[in-house]
Amino acid sequence: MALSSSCSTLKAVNSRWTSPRPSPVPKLAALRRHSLLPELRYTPNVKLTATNALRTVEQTTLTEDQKLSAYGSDQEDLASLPKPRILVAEKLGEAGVSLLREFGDVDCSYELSPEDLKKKVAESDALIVRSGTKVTREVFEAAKGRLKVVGRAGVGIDNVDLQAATEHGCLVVNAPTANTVAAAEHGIALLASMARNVAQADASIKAGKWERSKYVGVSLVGKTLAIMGFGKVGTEVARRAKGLGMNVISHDPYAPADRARALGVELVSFDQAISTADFISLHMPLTPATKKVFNDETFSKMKKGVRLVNVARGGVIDEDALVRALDSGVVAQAALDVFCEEPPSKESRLIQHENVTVTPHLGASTKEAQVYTYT
Ligand SMILES: O=C(O)[C@H](O)COP(=O)(O)O
Repeated sequence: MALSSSCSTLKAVNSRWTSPRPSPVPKLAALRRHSLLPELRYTPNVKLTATNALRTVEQTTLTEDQKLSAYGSDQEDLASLPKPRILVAEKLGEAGVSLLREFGDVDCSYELSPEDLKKKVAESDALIVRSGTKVTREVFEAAKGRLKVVGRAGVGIDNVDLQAATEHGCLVVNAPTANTVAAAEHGIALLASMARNVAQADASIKAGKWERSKYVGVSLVGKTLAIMGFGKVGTEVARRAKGLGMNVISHDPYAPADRARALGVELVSFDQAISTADFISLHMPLTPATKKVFNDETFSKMKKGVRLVNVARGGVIDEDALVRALDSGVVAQAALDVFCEEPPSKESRLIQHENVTVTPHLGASTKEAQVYTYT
C-alpha cells in the first residue's frame, strides 16, 4: 500500500536535490544505502527551510537505526522548531489535510486569484497544489524567500516553474505514483465509452429521443491501440487493453524494452505508432519536446477514422488542428479529459464537436487516488 496524492508519497522533482547544499550532504551516501531517495515520505512536522528540507524528509522517514547510521548521534531537537504555515490552494482528500493539520498551521484557500496567491505565499512556508494552480516565477518572487516547499498533490508539474523554484531555493515535490491506476482507469473508461457513443446516446435519450441506429459503435477487440508514452499510466492502460483483447503497440523513447515485452506490447517508432493505430491513447508529460506534437502534420499521417483519447495534458495537442482532423474525418472521434486552457471556453469548437467526448480533468479524481493507493 502506498500513500497517495494528498497523504502523500512524494518525490522531489526540481534540481534543488542536485544543487550543492550545506550539511547533511556527506550523509547522502549513507541514505542511498538505505534506498530511500527514490520514494521519500514527507511529513511536514518540522521547520521547512531549504537547507533542512531533505533532512526533514529523512528524519521523518528513517528508522532509529537508519538515523544513527546516517547522522550519528548529532540530531537536532526537531520538536522544538516552530510550526510551518501551509497554504493548501486546491482541494485535497480530507485525510491529507488532516495530516498537514497535525504538524502545521493550515490555510485552505481555494480558487485564489494570481494576486491573492502572491499575497498568501509571502506568509507561507509550504504551498500544496494540484494541476489548477499556476505556480509561476512571479509567485516565487512574491514569496520573497519564505516559501520553501511546493507540494504537488499529484503527478504533473508543468504548472510549476521548476527553474524559478530552484533559483528561489524552493523544493518541489510531487506524488509520482499516487494516481496511476485512477488515470489509467479513466483512459479505459473514455476509450470504451467513446467507441460505444455512451455520452452522445445518454444526451440523446435525455432529450427525449430513441436513436438506436444513430449510435452504432465500434468494437475494441482485435483493434490496434497505440499508447504514446509507456510510463506508469501508459503501462497500466496497456495491461487493461490487453485484457480487452486489443493489439497494443507503444511509442516511448525512454521505455525499457523488457517491460513492454513482458506485457506483450511492441515498442515502435512515433510514425509507425500513429500510422497503424485504430485507437491512440496519450500518456506523455507536457514538456517543450511534446508541446503540440499532435498537429496538422502528425494528424495527416494517421489512419483515416482513428480514435483518440487524451488523459495526459491538453498542451500535447494542437487543438485547432484536431478540430480540422475531426471535420475531415481523419479523426473519427476524440475523448478528452485535458485541455490547453482549463477550463476550456464553452464556445470552443472542439468541446462542442459532436464527435468529441469531454470530462473536466478527472483522471486522478477517484476517492481511492485522493486517499490511498493500493499497489
Ligand atoms: O498530473 C496529475 O496528477 C493529474 O493530471 C491529476 O491532476 P489533479 O491533481 O489536478 O487532478
